[in-house]
Amino acid sequence: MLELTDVSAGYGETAVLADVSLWVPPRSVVALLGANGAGKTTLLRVASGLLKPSAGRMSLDGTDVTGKAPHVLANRGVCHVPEGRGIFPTLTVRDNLIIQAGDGNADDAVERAVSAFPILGEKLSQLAGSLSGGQQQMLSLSRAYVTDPSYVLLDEVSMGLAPVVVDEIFESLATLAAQGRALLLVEQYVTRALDLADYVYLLARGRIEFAGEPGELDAERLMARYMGGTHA
Ligand SMILES: Nc1ncnc2c1ncn2[C@@H]1O[C@H](COP(=O)(O)OP(=O)(O)OP(=O)(O)O)[C@@H](O)[C@H]1O
Repeated sequence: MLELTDVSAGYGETAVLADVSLWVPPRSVVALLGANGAGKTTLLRVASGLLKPSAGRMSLDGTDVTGKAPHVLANRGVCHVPEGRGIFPTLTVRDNLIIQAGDGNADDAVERAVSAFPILGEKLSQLAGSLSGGQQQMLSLSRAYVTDPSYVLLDEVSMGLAPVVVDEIFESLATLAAQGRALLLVEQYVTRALDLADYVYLLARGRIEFAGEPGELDAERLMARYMGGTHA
């Protein structure tokens, strides 16, 4: 279980998250929804160790990991697929995959990524920046396949992509879930996220406003009130 308890966090004087408690059970899909600026990215940054909480605790499979550095959490099975892709555009696809693998085996990393996204196999020597937007997102998502994580934090991975590519991305999220990885999913495609999710949290102005199962939420009302997102 990835567990945040009474977490507050922000940037300097700016408080963003206030007393946020959230659970991601192993092998579950948890959707984290909320309007622009609600604090979703900030919460994922806390969960991956990129941002230290100003108050509260975080634990991973029963061990306190509050304030631990990103590489410590990564070694314990947390994989963050950040907003804006987090790839190196001036490096080749192969080199990006090798970097994603960290201390792991490079050939194995390439093999796993290519088996998840065959198109990347045809582009290994190309610069990542020369890929289409969808292919760049697949390269970014490869991180979740090459590192064998237990918990994958996904920040708007379908952002700005053509509908047919969004379908592919959601298929790959379903594959990750079927592999038994827990997903914490920040998504603008609310209905799709809810279709995949076991649990949903609604964040409003840095506080959890709703936590429960997707069936307990009225998606239309949710869209109207909080999202301004894409109903697809
Ligand atoms: N580096 C930063 N320094 C100062 N304030 C920040 C920083 N990053 C985000 N914020 C502020 O924190 C608040 C929450 O931002 P955050 O990106 O977590 O929200 P979000 O729910 O992910 O929104 P979006 O859907 O727009 O990405 C916003 O008011 C934002 O302006």
